[in-house]
Amino acid sequence: MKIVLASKSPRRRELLSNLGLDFEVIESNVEEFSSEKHPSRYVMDLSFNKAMSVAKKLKEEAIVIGADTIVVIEDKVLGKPKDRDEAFIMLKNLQGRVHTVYTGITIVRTKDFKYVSDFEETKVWIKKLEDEEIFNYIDTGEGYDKAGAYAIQGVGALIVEKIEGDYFNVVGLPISKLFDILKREFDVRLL
Ligand SMILES: Cc1cn([C@H]2C[C@H](O)[C@@H](COP(=O)(O)OP(=O)(O)OP(=O)(O)O)O2)c(=O)[nH]c1=O
Repeated sequence: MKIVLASKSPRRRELLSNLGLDFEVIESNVEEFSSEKHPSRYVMDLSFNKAMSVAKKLKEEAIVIGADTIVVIEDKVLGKPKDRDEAFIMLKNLQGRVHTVYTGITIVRTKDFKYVSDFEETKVWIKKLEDEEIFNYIDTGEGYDKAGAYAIQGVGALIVEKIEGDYFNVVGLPISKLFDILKREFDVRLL
């Protein structure tokens, strides 16, 4: 069965590639908007929009995977920072505290448009940081296209104290959950 990743995120590509999986990438280009207020429903909704928009364009039979990641701290949703100032505000807010990373995934089968949406949440504790450390971290540049303005898989590893839950969920794709859904709901086996 052909597998399509509806994502422009290089991290998601890499995570799937690491599984030795043969797949194609087709960007969705949907607007990232949802009226859902609850974080888990919000990320599932956006992952649905991404996966479904690509699934509708495909002629051949395929399984399409879409995902969306956000960072939530005390009911405040953090997406990707627009600029240096916003990155600073985000990291200043995250330092010395715990937050939750939500990733929603939706899998669509083009044959009958059967779909399943689910989500994973991981708690991340960021260390107490001096303002200078925050600015130096921002200057690495790696946080700009990441929810919450940090990348746990990069230099951001230095500012993370500990996590509780799936590491890969923080990077952008809860691959273990994805494996379970593909097997249980679509009879697609990665092992
Ligand atoms: C918190 C965190 C997020 N991220 C990334 C995962 C996501 O790619 C990104 C959040 O943006 P998303 O909107 O989830 O994804 P995207 O725009 O990069 O790609 P697409 O919509 O085409 O699938 O932040 C990290 O890489 N490391 C981290 O530690």
